[in-house]
Amino acid sequence: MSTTTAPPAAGTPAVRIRGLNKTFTSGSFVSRTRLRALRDIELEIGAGEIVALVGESGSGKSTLARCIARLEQPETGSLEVFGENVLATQRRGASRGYRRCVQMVFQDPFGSLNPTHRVEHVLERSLCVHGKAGSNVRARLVELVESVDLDPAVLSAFPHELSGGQRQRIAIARVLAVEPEVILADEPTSMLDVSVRIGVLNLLAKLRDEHGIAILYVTHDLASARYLADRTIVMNAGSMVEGGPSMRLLDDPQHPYTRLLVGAVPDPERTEPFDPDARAELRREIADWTAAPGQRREVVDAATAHWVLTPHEHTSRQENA
Ligand SMILES: Nc1ncnc2c1ncn2[C@@H]1O[C@H](COP(=O)(O)OP(=O)(O)OP(=O)(O)O)[C@@H](O)[C@H]1O
Repeated sequence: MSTTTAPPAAGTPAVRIRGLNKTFTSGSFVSRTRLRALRDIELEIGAGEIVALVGESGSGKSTLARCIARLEQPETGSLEVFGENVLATQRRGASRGYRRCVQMVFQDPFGSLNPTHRVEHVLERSLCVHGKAGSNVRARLVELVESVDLDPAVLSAFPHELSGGQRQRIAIARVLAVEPEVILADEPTSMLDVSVRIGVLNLLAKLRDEHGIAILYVTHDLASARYLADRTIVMNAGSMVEGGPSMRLLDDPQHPYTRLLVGAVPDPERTEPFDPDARAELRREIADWTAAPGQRREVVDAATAHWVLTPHEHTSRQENA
């Protein structure tokens, strides 16, 4: 990250989080409620790696992305970006260097672009704010739209003249204008037609492959996580319950919550529908696992670093069996 004085050592993860917790408090003084949105989060994202965060609505995915973007302040834990513990070194909020380095792509490509400005203005502003305009702004604008596979003619268009897919590409081009090293993509395709989603996913893969950008991909969609992400992490009720290489984890889910999510994905090869009784049984199992004391990450497969959060009781039962 450009805010640090010395370059990070080779192999330093782009993002490393340890023991991060976030609680929201709402209601009045007399009826205050507290919600633990993130519990003991541990996460690493390597440079040039895509990590998908999957889970049902309310599991804490966006809150985690927002904590990394420094839009939310966690109570405890450390957040290192390229080795710099930014919660300690930038206590009052993210520096300009941090905001350049870590960029967010939001779900809504309609709301994220100012409708009164042409695309060229939107992109040029990003370049100027972060001092990236250079001597030939026009050439840089053309390069940017071409890098997201759009025709330079879109530069003179207003956002409402573009399709949803084109707008999301412009939102990504705006992020690229500042040359980020980490992108937090919060459900970037969920508001797009199915037919254009794959193009945006391929674009994210291209950013990883060609620019070495680390990407946290937040999604409900297990199929897209499997398609795009090197690793997938499953979140339930604020906790990370399972993680590993996407294909392996989704082919061999261990935690009952992951099994529930995988079982709910429509599968043309599965002749039987997902049995409601089996689903209810999994929900009971999830409640048992979650309530049991002594949760710890158990390695499922050391070669692929597939792990599952397992209650101590469960591990001992298996070992004694
Ligand atoms: N600003 C806030 N104030 C109070 N509670 C909040 C706030 N932001 C999020 N929450 C709560 O924190 C929990 C996690 O929310 P979050 O948006 O991170 O989940 P999510 O997994 O991203 O869900 P979705 O997929 O629907 O976006 C939810 O119960 C949510 O209601």
